[in-house]
Amino acid sequence: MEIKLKKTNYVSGVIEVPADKSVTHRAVMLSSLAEGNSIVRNYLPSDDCSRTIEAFRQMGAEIKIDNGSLYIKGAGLKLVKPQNGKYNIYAGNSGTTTRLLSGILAGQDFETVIKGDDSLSKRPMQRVILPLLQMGADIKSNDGLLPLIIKGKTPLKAINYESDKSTAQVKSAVLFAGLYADDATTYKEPVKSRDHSERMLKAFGVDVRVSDNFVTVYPAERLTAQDITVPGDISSAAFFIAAALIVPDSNLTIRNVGVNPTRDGLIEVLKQMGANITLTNMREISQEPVCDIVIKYSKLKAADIGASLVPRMVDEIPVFVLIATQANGITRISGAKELRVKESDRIEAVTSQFKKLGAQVESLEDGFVINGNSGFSLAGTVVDSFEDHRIAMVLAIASLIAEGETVIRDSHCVDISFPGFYKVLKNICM
Ligand SMILES: O=C(O)C1=C[C@@H](OP(=O)(O)O)[C@@H](O)[C@H](O)C1
Ligand SMILES: C=C(OP(=O)(O)O)C(=O)O
Repeated sequence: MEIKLKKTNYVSGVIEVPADKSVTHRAVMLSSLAEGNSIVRNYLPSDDCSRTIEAFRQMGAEIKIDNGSLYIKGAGLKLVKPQNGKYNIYAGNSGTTTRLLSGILAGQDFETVIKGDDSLSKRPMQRVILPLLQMGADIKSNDGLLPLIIKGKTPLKAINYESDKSTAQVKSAVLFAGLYADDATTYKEPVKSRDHSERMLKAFGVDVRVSDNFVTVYPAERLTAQDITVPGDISSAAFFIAAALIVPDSNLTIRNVGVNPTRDGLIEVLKQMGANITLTNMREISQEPVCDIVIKYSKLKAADIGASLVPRMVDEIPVFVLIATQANGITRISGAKELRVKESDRIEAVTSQFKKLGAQVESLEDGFVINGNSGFSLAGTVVDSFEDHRIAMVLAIASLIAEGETVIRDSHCVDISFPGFYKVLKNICM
């Protein structure tokens, strides 16, 4: 499927974005492992989250969907054993499903095979295999790629793991495996990655201790069912924050956005660049800080982004590059090599497609150099999403400042994280 989009005069309105993908995955997983009935309100009904829901249904959790909420009767920490020797789980396009689930499967008394789509089948899994092998699980892979064959063990061996990358997926896998370990498991990472797992494990009654970029989790006997409300996803809001900032005369409010301090790097750097962004109505919902965000068109100046900020805005970097094309001066982004192993090689995808639109963007091995110019308009043409949801969405936002028509190929993939994206976009374009 392709979509054709045109330049807009300005962006305006009051909107909400769908629920946080990271929080939804974790809420489904921990509710499925809990004893009793949990509710996950305002969950994200996207393709990736559906893969997690289906996986846990297969393994014995009862999950009902009613009026935007999930009603989950947990199967307990030990999931239901398969009737035919092993489970076959399809993780689709979802890295989070695959890697977090691996940690849980490491502690089960059965075998599971995880497969995924073409994109997921190219993404590195060694990062999660390595610590789980150390903990005693039996894991086979296709040379570090899917399919993964995971034979769990109980108890697992507690480890002290020091990761060379900041990745919440690996951290969460180790923490979840730690629930099944014989002692306290500690995980250390270079820069603190998103901490939704730590917050939610505590809510489910697990002893988790956090100090800077160290986390220790203690083995659990049971998890206690919870009533969770999922905030809006800042990674989805980022596309509309960008739209309001770069289209002249825009004024947009996005309600109910999660602004966890491990996820708010984009807002921090945009403020440094001179963005007129106000966070109002700050509150806490289910252990996560949430607010409304008001964004007005702003003349921006260039910025430098390095490895210490990247984990706090990793999924927002493609849309940040677009914003940087509209900021006066040269913006440099480094320490973002992880973007090469997402749903597409996002460094390559962003550079090649933005160049087609006339932007001055060069790729680095681990980032970008962007020569920005305030008010610089792009030129619409045919561009590719490479079936990567974040690339499709950033190209759609770019079309708002591109002369003529922008045609985005494989535009449907937005459903992976943001069902209804094009409808929200249409509603705010004046
Ligand atoms: O834990 C999570 O929910 C996620 C962690 C990040 O990946 P990494 O852990 O690979 O950095 C992020 O890119 C992904 O969209 C979701
Ligand atoms: C990288 C992403 O997700 P995942 O790793 O779960 O596929 C993303 O949503 O941008």
